[in-house]
Amino acid sequence: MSSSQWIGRYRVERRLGTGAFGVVWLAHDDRLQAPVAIKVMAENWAYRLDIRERFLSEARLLRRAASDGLVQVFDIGEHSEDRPYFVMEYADRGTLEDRLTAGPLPVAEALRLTAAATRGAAALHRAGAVHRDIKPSNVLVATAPDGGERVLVADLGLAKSLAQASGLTLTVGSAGYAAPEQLDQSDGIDARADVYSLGALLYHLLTGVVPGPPGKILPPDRLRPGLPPEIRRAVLRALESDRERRWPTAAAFALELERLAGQAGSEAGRRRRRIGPARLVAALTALAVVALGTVAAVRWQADPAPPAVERVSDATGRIHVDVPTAWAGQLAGSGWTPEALGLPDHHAAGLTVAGDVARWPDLGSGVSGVFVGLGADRGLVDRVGTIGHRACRYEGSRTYTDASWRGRVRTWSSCGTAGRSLEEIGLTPVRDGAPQAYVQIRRGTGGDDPTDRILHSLRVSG
Ligand SMILES: Nc1ncnc2c1ncn2[C@@H]1O[C@H](COP(=O)(O)OP(=O)(O)OP(=O)(O)O)[C@@H](O)[C@H]1O
Repeated sequence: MSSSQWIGRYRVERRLGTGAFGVVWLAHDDRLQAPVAIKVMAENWAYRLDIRERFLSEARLLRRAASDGLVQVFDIGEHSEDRPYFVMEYADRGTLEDRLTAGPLPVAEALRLTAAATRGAAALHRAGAVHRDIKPSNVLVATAPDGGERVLVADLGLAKSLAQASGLTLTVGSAGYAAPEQLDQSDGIDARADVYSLGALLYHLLTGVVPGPPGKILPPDRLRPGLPPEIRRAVLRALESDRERRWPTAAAFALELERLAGQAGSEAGRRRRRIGPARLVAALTALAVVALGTVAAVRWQADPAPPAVERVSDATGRIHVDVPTAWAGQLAGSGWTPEALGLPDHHAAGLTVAGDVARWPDLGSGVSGVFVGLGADRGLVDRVGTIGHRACRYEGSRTYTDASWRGRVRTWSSCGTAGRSLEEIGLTPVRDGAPQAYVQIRRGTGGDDPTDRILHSLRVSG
């Protein structure tokens, strides 16, 4: 579909995004003179009458439950080739997923946004429905008439759960967000599954990482030191594996969040302080270095004419990677702690190589180097994809593929020092059963870009 096309009486402007069931378009309602978002079901689903019906029942349900915290639905219809669509209000400020690319949020903001999403979920529950798929990309933000912002829950997992039940390969609820009872549907689910996902949302907004699997969740204050115990308790109660121990309803959780948001808001007024993602990475890398006990200062091959790269290995001999000789001053090779990314692994193979490893934890230090960490947990790449750096400028992402790895390189610049770049890379091995890898590269932006060569040289044995 091109921008000169129409869906019903709506003039299409551009694509806003693509989900599991179709494409969402930004369009214009010329009669009401207002922008709208239109979700059109993909062709490959439209022939399934049952899923099609669920797609439209989502629209009807949102209409029926109508609340300030839910995306408003204005119209439903059918486009060419019998493809159903529904017309919603346009959320002009993106999604909470967009907001997370910059890293964890200020506490008061995280509480306020989650409280508003929880109110939206509570309205659905009053209308007799469970959302089943609350996650940052399904929480939208729109400008309110007074210039403030409205938080809107969208995109229920109704059609998805039917597709999943009929054996299609869709999963409802994302890793870290789905309540345990959603994974084992024998007991049925109720509104408390959404309470779990809302707890996961708050955890993610506060720490910058998705919580670990149910029952193995690192307390949020470990990732965000200084988080008040009351907030930690509220988050962990929502994330209880046993739903009997969670907040009994979304409305009860919302009340507590609103109270905590009020407190945090007034405290923030007195003491403007933000724990940035830089600190998360500092903690992550500090753990890697401190866990070593000693940072081995190693000079490799003092050849008179050193090669442009040095091949370095970690202490277990599993990781081998080429790094530019100019960065290969010191090696800390005895591992890292994936727990710092909310993963269950306590210690895993890893190395940091840099001119001055002791200064590596400081993102603004201007030290060039490479960190490589392995993860036995399959969720490592997902976690790496959630890291953000609010103190830096996000420059975008690209895919990386070679014969051994598939991954995404996300780049930031200006982390306290001009002319520097920071790349966060999650790599999935092409070979089945091999561990995933997390690579961080920091370097100056001028001249040669060695990133692809470094990634290409990375080998993991065992
Ligand atoms: N009302 C809206 N206003 C603005 N943008 C929207 C709106 N609804 C959806 N979008 C954008 O379109 C994208 C796709 O939405 P959609 O609901 O189809 O899928 P999703 O939630 O991203 O993924 P999935 O359906 O696989 O869970 C969203 O991530 C969001 O960026």
